[in-house]
Amino acid sequence: MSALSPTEALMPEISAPIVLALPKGRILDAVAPILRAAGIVPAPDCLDGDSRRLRFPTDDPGLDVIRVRPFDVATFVAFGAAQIGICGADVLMEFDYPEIYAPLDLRVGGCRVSVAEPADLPPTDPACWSQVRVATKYPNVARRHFAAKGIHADIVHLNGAMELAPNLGLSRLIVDLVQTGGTLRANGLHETEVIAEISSRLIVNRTALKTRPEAIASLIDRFRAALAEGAGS
Ligand SMILES: Nc1ncnc2c1ncn2[C@@H]1O[C@H](COP(=O)(O)OP(=O)(O)OP(=O)(O)O)[C@@H](O)[C@H]1O
Ligand SMILES: O=P(O)(O)OC[C@H]1O[C@H](OP(=O)(O)OP(=O)(O)O)[C@H](O)[C@@H]1O
Repeated sequence: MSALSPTEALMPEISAPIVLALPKGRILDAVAPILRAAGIVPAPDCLDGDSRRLRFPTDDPGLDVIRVRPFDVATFVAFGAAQIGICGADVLMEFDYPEIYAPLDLRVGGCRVSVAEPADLPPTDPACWSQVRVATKYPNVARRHFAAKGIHADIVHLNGAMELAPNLGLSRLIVDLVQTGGTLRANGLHETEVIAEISSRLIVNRTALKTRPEAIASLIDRFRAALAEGAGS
């Protein structure tokens, strides 16, 4: 957590539009039908990957949308810059912000956070390890996972292409997202443990829930109704 605590962050005026933070990339595509079913209609270039705009009006003057990196959605919401957002449970696990409440599983973006290693490594018993080097985009998740087994994880923090690390001698293991397993197989790795099953969540800033209860509760209800109608599944 940085020096500025989310609870100290400036909350917008009550009359300002609610800001919904959406992750650009694959989740945005998966979430578009849910937004539609919830009656949220952002300006057309919001869903267009080529637009350089980051903040978009919607057909509701009380609701704007911002488009940010998937990993940053939780931070925008935790600090109250956005009051509501959508991100993967992997991101919530990594940051573990107490300011975030995650009321709805949107049932899209399904994958898992797993441990993987080179498929051709001779088997060893991790119970014998006191430490292990792990390349990951999820240092906190990885550290907690191995600490629970009494193993110190020596973290190599990467932002992508983790699958290269073991076979280039950067780490013994990786902790990364796996869906089909295709990326692991294509890089000579195999999955050894599933840390958590992942899907995308609707997230809300807890302070906003108290200061703007009607507006936030109504948005949550619209998402809930969209899911009940089968949107996204
Ligand atoms: N292979 C996958 N299958 C299903 N969901 C995935 C997969 N990879 C990632 N996700 C989900 O989608 C979210 C966003 O992942 P995505 O790959 O679009 O962005 P990113 O690589 O984290 O972002 P950036 O491009 O900014 O680094 C993840 O946090 C996770 O919840
Ligand atoms: O099991 P699979 O179906 O192969 O999916 C897993 C891959 O998907 C994600 O990468 P992504 O495609 O998002 O690329 P990035 O990490 O470069 O963003 C993840 O980091 C894995 O590399």
